[in-house]
Amino acid sequence: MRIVGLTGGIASGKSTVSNLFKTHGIPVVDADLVARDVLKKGTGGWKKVVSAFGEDILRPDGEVDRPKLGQIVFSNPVKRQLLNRLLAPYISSGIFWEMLKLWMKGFKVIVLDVPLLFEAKMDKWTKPIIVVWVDPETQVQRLMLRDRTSEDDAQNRINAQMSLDLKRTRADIVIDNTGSLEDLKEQFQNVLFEVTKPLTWTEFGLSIQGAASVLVSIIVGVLIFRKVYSTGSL
Ligand SMILES: CC(C)(COP(=O)(O)OP(=O)(O)OC[C@H]1O[C@@H](n2cnc3c(N)ncnc32)[C@H](O)[C@@H]1O)[C@@H](O)C(=O)NCCC(=O)NCCS
Ligand SMILES: Nc1ncnc2c1ncn2[C@@H]1O[C@H](COP(=O)(O)OP(=O)(O)OP(=O)(O)O)[C@@H](O)[C@H]1O
Repeated sequence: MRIVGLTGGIASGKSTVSNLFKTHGIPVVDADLVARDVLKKGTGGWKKVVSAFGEDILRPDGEVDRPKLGQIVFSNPVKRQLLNRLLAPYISSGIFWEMLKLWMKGFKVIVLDVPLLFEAKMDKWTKPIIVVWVDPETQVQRLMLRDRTSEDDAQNRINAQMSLDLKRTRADIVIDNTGSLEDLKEQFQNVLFEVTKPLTWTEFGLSIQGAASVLVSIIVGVLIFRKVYSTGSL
């Protein structure tokens, strides 16, 4: 199985690129969705976070008040690291289960959309790594527009992540999403071509089809060995 890493900065356009993958039949594991699940009321992640940050971060219905927790952690690196540390094991295992389900369904190429792919050192699981880059001014503008936040708040969120310029140096493929959606779709055609190239032997070995081939080869090998052995001993 080929596990493609998709990352970038906040509001650089990862979800927009993810949607293009999905419309071309390539499934995407979205780390933001997994992170939402592991913070739902009553889960292990929720309990850890409530005991570390206090009940003040809860809404009246007991769910975490996400904008409130966001305000706390995006303006305080120590608290952000604490939240990351508490949730990281739940997020990693959530991503693992999502990948396993796709593996069992027989998908040969899947995409992991993980904003903190490098920061969380998940990049070692993925190849190729795609970084969706955007110029700094466009990034702030798109973030403010999408989340209806102030410039200060948007800048705090951007500063909470590794810089996009550093991320692009660690990419196998860079998508420059500073232009229009049409520009993005045009670049995406080349990306799709790269990502859907035939699997390498290692990637094939990691797919369910590869595992099935190994199993069948072992069974055939054992049957031949037994046949030869029983014929030889007659
Ligand atoms: C702080 C929280 C509650 C704010 O929730 P909110 O709904 O406002 O934002 P949302 O989850 O949609 O995230 C939006 C974007 O913020 C960025 N972001 C989220 N968490 C972090 C973080 N810990 N550090 C840096 N950037 C982050 C990502 O680019 C993400 O795509 C939430 O982001 C959270 O639980 N973060 C910790 C979990 C995490 O690390 N998520 C990223 C998945 S790898
Ligand atoms: N090429 C583009 N032209 C104009 N707007 C765009 C373009 N690409 C993305 N956008 C818009 O910019 C915003 C951010 O894009 P998107 O949500 O895909 O980013 P993201 O990287 O997934 O963000 P996050 O890290 O918060 O999950 C969205 O409102 C999206 O519609």
